[in-house]
Amino acid sequence: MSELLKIEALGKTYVPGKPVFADVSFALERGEFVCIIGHSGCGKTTVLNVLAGLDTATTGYVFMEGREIRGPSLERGVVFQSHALMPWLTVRQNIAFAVVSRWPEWPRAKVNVHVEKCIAQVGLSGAMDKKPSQLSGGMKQRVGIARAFAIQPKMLLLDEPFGALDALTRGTIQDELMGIVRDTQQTVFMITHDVDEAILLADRILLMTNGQETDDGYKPGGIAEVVVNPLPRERKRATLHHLDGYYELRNHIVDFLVTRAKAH
Ligand SMILES: Nc1ncnc2c1ncn2[C@@H]1O[C@H](COP(=O)(O)OP(=O)(O)OP(=O)(O)O)[C@@H](O)[C@H]1O
Repeated sequence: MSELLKIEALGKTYVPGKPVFADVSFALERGEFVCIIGHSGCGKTTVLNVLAGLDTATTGYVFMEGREIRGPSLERGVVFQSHALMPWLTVRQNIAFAVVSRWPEWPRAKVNVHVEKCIAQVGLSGAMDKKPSQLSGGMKQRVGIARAFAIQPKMLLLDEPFGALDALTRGTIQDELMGIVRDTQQTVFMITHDVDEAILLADRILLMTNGQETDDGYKPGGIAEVVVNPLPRERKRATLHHLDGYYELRNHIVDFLVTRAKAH
């Protein structure tokens, strides 16, 4: 594996003297799936938005393949919790829009073939000509995922993409996402609140603390620990809890969230 993304001493401050987080440094290898977990408000979305080029950090740098990220790029596909589809376009048109932006020189027929393949990958061929308002939350989220994959980004950034879904739909889409990620060896950075989701999907899990007042004064949030997932890579959702090491890993992350992530 080789390094795709490098984050160095990233910090974000809104209130002077009280950075939300500081000194956040980590790297992502090509083909790696990294999840970040932490309580609400610790700054996960801010970190993701900086990686996407949609926000700027107060301090520090982000490099992708050695070049500093200074704005959004089709090299990075982003999926938000609220699917951010264009409501006046059909599923096919939403995805075609992204594909044409990525490859403006492609003839119409080539765009169509690619769009249809991406829609089939997330099981939505039957809904290709529907508008977002005619789709369920889970279907809309699938369109968002298909659109992000359709531009073949070097990296996928996912901000709680399954947060609003019921457990059953969530499981199905997690399986689909994992299948596509494995097939395409995609590099992924994902925010989640769900410990099992992180254990299922991630090669490494970043544990992030909230900024907090301590006896020694204010301490900014940051990455407290990087947990390497020791479970076999070919794991499945249904049998995850039977794997050796699953409970130790789960307890470790839950303990972090309960006792170390945030002042109470
Ligand atoms: N424009 C802003 N002005 C002031 N404070 C902000 C602004 N945007 C975010 N914040 C603060 O920065 C902190 C980090 O926000 P962020 O959305 O990154 O957290 P998060 O960890 O993703 O939370 P959640 O899990 O709830 O989405 C929060 O405490 C938030 O109140």
